[in-house]
Amino acid sequence: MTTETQRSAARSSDTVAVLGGGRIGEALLGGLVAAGRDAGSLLVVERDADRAAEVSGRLGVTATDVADAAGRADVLVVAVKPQDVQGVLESVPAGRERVVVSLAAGIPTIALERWLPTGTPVVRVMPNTPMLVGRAMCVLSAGAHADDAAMDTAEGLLRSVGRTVRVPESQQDAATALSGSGPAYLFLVAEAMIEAGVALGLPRPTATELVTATVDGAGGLLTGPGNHPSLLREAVTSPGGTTAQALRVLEAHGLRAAFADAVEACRDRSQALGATYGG
Ligand SMILES: NC(=O)C1=CN([C@@H]2O[C@H](COP(=O)(O)OP(=O)(O)OC[C@H]3O[C@@H](n4cnc5c(N)ncnc54)[C@H](O)[C@@H]3O)[C@@H](O)[C@H]2O)C=CC1
Ligand SMILES: O=C(O)[C@@H]1CCC=N1
Repeated sequence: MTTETQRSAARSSDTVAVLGGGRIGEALLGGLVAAGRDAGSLLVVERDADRAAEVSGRLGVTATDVADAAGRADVLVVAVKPQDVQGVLESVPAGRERVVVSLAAGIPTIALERWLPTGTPVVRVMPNTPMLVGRAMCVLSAGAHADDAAMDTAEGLLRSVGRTVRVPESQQDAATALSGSGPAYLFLVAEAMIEAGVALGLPRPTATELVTATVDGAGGLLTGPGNHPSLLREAVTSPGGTTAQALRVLEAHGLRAAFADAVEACRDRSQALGATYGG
């Protein structure tokens, strides 16, 4: 067995507990099950009993409480809303070596470490909702006690549900503004295009199908090897043709400036949220 295979084998035998069985928590657990991980090694801690039963019934994972999860898990994933994180982490008992992977927006590792037993390796992650279809972009940053092995563990998990990138924690707010919140910008663009098609007289189902297929196809081109958005846009834009007219109008309406301002506002909000936790 190669070293890499040994490392992967060790990771897939880890017991993983997800604290919070909401949208992101279930998406991660579902992705892990779909990637072939034994559901018996997956735990969910969800305070809403009906929701806990729903997630465990759907995925075959075990619903339990924080104390039990913390006692059994090699990896604890935090997937509750930011305002619920402190309460959950302060109930994690000391005494077991485990990596904590936080998916909570805006909460800096320095705060997570303060709420956890001293010395706990913490990895802060900004995921996004395409995790629901196994196509997440997860941006990872190491806390003060997270070594390469802890980062490998977190990355190994998250690769089951999409792509991963490591950045210094100082770049997390900017990353949130691009990939964390980014799906919402694209959904807004899709919505606007559908409404524009309806205004031109297309039946709504037709407009919706045309736009969703176009967004999906364009995404496939964009993630292809060696492709760049400028080149792809040029390839659609015939001299004197139709696309050039549409692009001229979008530029005249300040599309690029709108995106620059929006991304900056999002980054600022993420920074402000972090500052409330001492980041
Ligand atoms: N939705 C998104 O696009 C993104 C969300 N995130 C982060 O992911 C985290 C989860 O977000 P969602 O899944 O959208 O929220 P959600 O509200 O769908 O899920 C949170 C779940 O945690 C449960 N919960 C709350 N307190 C609990 C406790 N003390 N013990 C056990 N369970 C508890 C709730 O009952 C709920 O089911 C948040 O911190 C958010 O910042 C990060 C990036 C993107
Ligand atoms: O809007 C939010 O606060 C969260 C974080 C990134 C995406 N959704």
